[in-house]
Amino acid sequence: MIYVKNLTKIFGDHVAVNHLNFDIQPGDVVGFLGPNGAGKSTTMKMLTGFITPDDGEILIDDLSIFDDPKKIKQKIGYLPEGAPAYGDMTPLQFLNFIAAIRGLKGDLKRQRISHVINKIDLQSVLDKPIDNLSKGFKRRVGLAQALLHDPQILILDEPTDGLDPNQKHQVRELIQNLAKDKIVIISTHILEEVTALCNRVMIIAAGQMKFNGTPKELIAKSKYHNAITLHLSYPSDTSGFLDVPGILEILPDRANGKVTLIIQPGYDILHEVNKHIHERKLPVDTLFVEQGRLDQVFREMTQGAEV
Ligand SMILES: Nc1ncnc2c1ncn2[C@@H]1O[C@H](COP(=O)(O)OP(=O)(O)OP(=O)(O)O)[C@@H](O)[C@H]1O
Repeated sequence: MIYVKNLTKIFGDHVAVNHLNFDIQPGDVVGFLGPNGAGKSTTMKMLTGFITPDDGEILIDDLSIFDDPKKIKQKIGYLPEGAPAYGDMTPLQFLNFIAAIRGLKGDLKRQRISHVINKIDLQSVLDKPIDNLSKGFKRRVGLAQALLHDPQILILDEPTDGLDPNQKHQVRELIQNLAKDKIVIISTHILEEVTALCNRVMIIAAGQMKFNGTPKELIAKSKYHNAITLHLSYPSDTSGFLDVPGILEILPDRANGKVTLIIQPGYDILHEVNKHIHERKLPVDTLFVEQGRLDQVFREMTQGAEV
């Protein structure tokens, strides 16, 4: 379990991470979201012992990052932003080097190296210098080293950044197929990745926690949650919908011939909407109820917090 209290990091006079509090249980796959500069990478670097907090506490399985950094590092696999260091090494040399640092030896070392090479599909680039690899392959080498010692906790800073769509899919599958008792923390700018992979979401902006809950709870905060979107076969006057109790707003999307009805929370008015469509003979050819829009709820939670 990860327990974080009042975690703070200050660079000069800039508070990059501002009194964050959260805990993460085994089995949690956490999507860590926030705009550029929100403090995600800084938080991840503190969790991995890469940089030291200025204030606060981090406990991992009851070990303190201040008192037991070495034991904590053994529990964690970390994929930092960007490309792996030691670009003059080949992926095979790099994985051997990391395996030795991680204390892997003999058969176990060979097995683990071969396992991650297969899992991450690195066979075709094993003998090329990392510096000469494409961005996607550099990312994959980074991911391979994070998985090498089969850690209980994986901290992945934008794991799918720079990967092509097939590789993105493969990395997501890999994360989904990890042992169910591991902790995985993924920072990402791809909101769909959160609904596809995570059972928890944390959103930070300007170093502060804005949301900590399930993807379902997050999407329920969208003003589009339970909104009804209609497609009209030709333009028509839809202003009469405002007479239906529970409809707060009508948002036309003229380019696509769609109209979205924003519903007051707690109202269930699909029946009333259908009735209104028939009474007014509106040319509606499709109608669906929206779950919510993550991009809109993310914008609302983070806007005004730019650094
Ligand atoms: N070593 C450093 N020295 C000074 N300022 C830093 C340092 N590292 C990060 N910062 C600043 O701290 C803030 C948080 O940066 P951080 O990299 O954690 O954001 P992020 O949420 O990961 O952003 P992105 O999505 O762009 O990767 C930024 O304003 C950044 O410029």
